[in-house]
Amino acid sequence: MSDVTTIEADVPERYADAVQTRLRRAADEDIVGRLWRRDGTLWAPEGTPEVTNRLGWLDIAERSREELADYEQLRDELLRENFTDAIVLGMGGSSLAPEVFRQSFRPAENGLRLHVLDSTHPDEVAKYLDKLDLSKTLAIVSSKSGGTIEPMSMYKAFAARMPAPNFVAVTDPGTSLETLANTKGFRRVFHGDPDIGGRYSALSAFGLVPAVVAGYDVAAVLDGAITAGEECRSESGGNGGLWLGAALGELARAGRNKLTFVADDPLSSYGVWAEQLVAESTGKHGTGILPIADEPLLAPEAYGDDRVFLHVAVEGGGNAGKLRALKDAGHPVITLHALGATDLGRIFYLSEFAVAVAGWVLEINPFDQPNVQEAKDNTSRVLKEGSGGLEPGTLGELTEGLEPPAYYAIMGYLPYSEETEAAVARVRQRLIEQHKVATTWGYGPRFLHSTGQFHKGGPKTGRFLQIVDEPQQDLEVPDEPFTFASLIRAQADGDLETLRNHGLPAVRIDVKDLKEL
Ligand SMILES: O=P(O)(O)OC[C@H]1O[C@](O)(CO)[C@@H](O)[C@@H]1O
Repeated sequence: MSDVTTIEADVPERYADAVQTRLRRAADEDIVGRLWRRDGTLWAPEGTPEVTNRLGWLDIAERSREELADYEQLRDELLRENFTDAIVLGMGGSSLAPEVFRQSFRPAENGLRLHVLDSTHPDEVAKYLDKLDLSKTLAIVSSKSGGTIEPMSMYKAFAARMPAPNFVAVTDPGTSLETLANTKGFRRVFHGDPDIGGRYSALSAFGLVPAVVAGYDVAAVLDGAITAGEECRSESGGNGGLWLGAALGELARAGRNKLTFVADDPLSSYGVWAEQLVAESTGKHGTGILPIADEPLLAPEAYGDDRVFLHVAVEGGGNAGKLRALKDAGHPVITLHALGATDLGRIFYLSEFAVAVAGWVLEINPFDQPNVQEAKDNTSRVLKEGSGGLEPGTLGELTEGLEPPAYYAIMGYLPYSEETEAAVARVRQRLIEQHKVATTWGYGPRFLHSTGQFHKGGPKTGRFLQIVDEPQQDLEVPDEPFTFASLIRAQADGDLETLRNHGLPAVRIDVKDLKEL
């Protein structure tokens, strides 16, 4: 499955011509050669930070192969000691690939049950503290920078209940998390590659330590990524990553900038990982590609002309008929054929390469995230000083004159619940049917590390609905002046303020009012 026939393109002629012109330009400007030579001027002037030192992902799969035995040693040791569960405590690039592995692979007999916690909602944190047998649980504290408030808060809650040998850290060399791990006596520290940014770290220790501990077939995942890497060295035909990046970039330039994922089982969670890759990489300086994950899939006439559909197709997946109708109606549909969970390495790699190429097409640096810091700063300020009372706003502000290319973002600072999922799916379907707009849905604070960058840095076309609740319980964050309930509320307040500071319509409702929408 390594050749480009694994990607099928149904792109109307007017766009296909632009893609061909772009590919010719890529050949003339030696884009593939320069990418592999790590020439940062593809994206930004020489010397710009976060460019040339963000390209370690190009060959990380080969290097990760060398580390597998070490990760396996940890897994075997834990199994011998009768550990049963492992939980990743991390955000964004430090948690989303493990979450996709977890949802895509079947639980393995020779591994621990894997869980991923990427929330500061006290009910969500308490759920894992209560349901796991903590004496037999490994906590994988994952943070590239080692200083992100969410994983460090989660760590403190778990550390108050579990001994140090039940922890390992995954972090870049020399971070404060590494120092903490050594001081406290964590079982192990695994290093990430400092030349890889968070959202490109899936095939490094951040994605792989949890996957190996869970007993998944990581060697096959890496083989797929290595094959995709070979394909992406091709300077002419047959380079799927180059083609995909050129196509997504040109479609976005032509107004088709809502990249709608339709991923068949068992890869249906692909979108939660790809969302961060696409949104944080491209959503900046007023441009970008908005990833749309887990939206109800409707008939062609429901959609505006701002869509492109990316179908991750697994044989026997049930979406083919609906996608055929979309193609026939003239929507661009790109099909990425996949074999199943072990094919994730190839799919991750092609996606990463494509987004790097799309960055060149869109003339932005895909490796920085200039607007993420604002929401973090506002959160810190609210934690220290309070928010001074925020007006909720009125729902009419969000739907007035709502039509493409606008999009409607729903952001829930809530614990996961089937009921909320169903209610949000209903609201999304209605918005698409009534207004033809693209809709996104994300849990806070997870989406702050993903679509949050696009919200503030991308085109100013978003309408934002924030949903909050009163947690059923609160939970201390040991050694901190804030609790989990005050932290998540400060994150919600900080984000609402940041959106409004950008002049964007942002309204808050309580989860109880979701039924009324
Ligand atoms: O791994 P860290 O350093 O905790 O960061 C988590 C996430 O936060 C960001 O830095 C900003 O959202 C992401 O790029 C990253 O994946």
